[in-house]
Amino acid sequence: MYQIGDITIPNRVALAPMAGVSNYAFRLTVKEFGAGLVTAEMVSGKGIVNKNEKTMKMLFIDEEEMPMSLQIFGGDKDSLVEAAQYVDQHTNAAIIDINMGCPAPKVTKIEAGSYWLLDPEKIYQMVSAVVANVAKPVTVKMWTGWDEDHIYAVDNAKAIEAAGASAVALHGRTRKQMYEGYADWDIIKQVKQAVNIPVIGNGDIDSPQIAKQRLDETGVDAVMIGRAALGNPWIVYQTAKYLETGELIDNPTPKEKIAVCSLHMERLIKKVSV
Ligand SMILES: Cc1cc2nc3c(=O)[nH]c(=O)nc-3n(C[C@H](O)[C@H](O)[C@H](O)COP(=O)(O)O)c2cc1C
Repeated sequence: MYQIGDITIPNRVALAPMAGVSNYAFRLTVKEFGAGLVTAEMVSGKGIVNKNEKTMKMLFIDEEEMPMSLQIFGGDKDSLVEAAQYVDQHTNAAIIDINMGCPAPKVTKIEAGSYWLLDPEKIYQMVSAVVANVAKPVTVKMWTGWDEDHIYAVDNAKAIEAAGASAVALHGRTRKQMYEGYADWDIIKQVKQAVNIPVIGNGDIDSPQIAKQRLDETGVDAVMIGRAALGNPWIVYQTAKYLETGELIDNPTPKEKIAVCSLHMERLIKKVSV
C-alpha cells in the first residue's frame, strides 16, 4: 500500500499505459485481476483542448477501475494545463499523469513525450503550472533520458518532485534505445534514493519473481507491467498474489482464457460516452 497524494493505492503492482491497449475494457480486466493502479493510454492534450470527438471518447472511465490514472501528452505548457484542468473537472480519474516518455517521432517533433527529458528546468515550469491549476494529484511517467549522453533521470525526478507532483514512474530505457537492450534498474534505484515521492519502476517485468526481485533490490514503491500483460492480463493476477502470499498461481486454462476473451470483447463493443 502507498499513497499518491490523497489516493491510497492498495498494492505494488501497476499496469503501464499502452496506446491502443490500455483502454477501459483492458484496464477493467486488469483491475479485476488485482492491479493496485491502472493508467489509461496516452491522450492528446491538444485533442482535449479542441474537444476532438475521438479524443473525448478516450476519457471514458468505469467506476469499477478506480483508482485509475489518466495520462495526457503534449509539448507546450499552456495546452497541458488546459487539458489537465478539463480532466480534473470533467472526469472521475483519480490521478492526472503526464507523459514524458513517448519516443515516437510524431510526438517528439511537437516537443512532447520524451522531448521533455532534455530540460529539467522546463519540466519544473510545466509540472508546477499543471499542479497549481488542478485539485487531483499529478504524476509523471518518464524514461531515463533522450539518449546515453543525456540521462537526466535524477535531475528530472527532483524537478518533478519540487514542482509538486505526487509520484513518478520511470521506465529504465532512453528514448534512443526504444525497446532495445534491457531496462536500467540501477538508474531507477538512484531515482528512488533521490526523491521522497513514490517511485514506480518499469521495464521488463515479465514474471512475479522478477517483480519481487526488482522491488527488493531497488526499494521502489511499486512495479509497473507493460508488454508482459499484452494478451496476458493474468500476469498481473499472478504477480499481485505472489507479492501478497508468496504463492505462484498456475497459468489459466484454455476455458478460463476464452471466458476472459469474451468478456473483453463484450466490454470493447459496449458503447462508451463521456
Ligand atoms: C504498445 C505500447 C504502447 C505504449 N503506450 C504508452 C503510452 O501511451 N504512454 C506511456 O507513458 N507509455 C507507453 N508505452 C510504454 C510502456 O508504458 C512501458 O513504459 C514500456 O512498455 C516498458 O515497460 P515493459 O517492459 O513492462 O513493457 C507503451 C508501450 C507499448 C509496448
